[in-house]
Amino acid sequence: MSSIKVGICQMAVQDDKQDNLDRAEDMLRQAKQAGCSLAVLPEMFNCPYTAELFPQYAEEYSGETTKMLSAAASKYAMTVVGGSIPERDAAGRIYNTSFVFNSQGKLLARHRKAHLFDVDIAGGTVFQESKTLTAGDKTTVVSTPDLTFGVGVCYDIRFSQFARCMTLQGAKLLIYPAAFGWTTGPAHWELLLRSRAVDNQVFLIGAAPAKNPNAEYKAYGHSMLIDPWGRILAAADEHETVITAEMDLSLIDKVRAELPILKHWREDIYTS
Ligand SMILES: NC(=O)CC(=O)C(=O)O
Repeated sequence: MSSIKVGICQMAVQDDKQDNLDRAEDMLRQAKQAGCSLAVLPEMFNCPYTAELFPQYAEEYSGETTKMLSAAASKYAMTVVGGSIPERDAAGRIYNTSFVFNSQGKLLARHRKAHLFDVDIAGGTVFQESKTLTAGDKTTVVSTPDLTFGVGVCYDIRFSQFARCMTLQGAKLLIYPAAFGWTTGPAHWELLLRSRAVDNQVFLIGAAPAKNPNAEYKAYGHSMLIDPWGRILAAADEHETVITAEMDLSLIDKVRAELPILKHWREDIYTS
């Protein structure tokens, strides 16, 4: 299939976990109603984006959140990229994990955020994910009958080699559930999304939470779908919404034939 409709669920994440799950389910329903065959939720969609709170909301697989995601994927016959949640493993470590379900509700993959967001920006965001989280250690590329796509979580988008690696594994779409804030969001969000799409000549989704004025960490919103030429096909502002757009996958081959940067790639000289 060369055309696929995707939905990005920009939900306003609250403190109440059950409310978040209900809201996410409803937004997946809206994406299905709009004709989407793939839908994406934002980073940490079942809990506030606060490092100290991740242990309180963490779940082992399979838990209440992943059960909801699996049930929604099969009920709506859609591929669901379940944003991310705090995932606890058997040893008690917690990861920032994106669970991906196919349209039968079967778990296809889990991506554990590989680059933890530990930053201290003067006059702006201070965040230490490593206080409570452990980093994942691999890239994640998933195939459905219609599409091969890669999944990264938020800060992973700042690492161009990470996106290139997923592209070389065949990803035609890169999906980043994310939660940029109001320090780096206005400065870097659109720039990074469009750059990763253009330098890999792929479609790219950035799925963000809506801004919740009551939250301690205020998300920037502005979820987007970008095409391989760097054009914005759909964009939200900071409010809660489901945005949708059609991806014509044949555009990838066209752009790569006209401007063959992947063929011109000189790995032989990129040594440090
Ligand atoms: N929240 C993140 O992981 C990343 C982010 O906000 C940024 O890179 O800026």
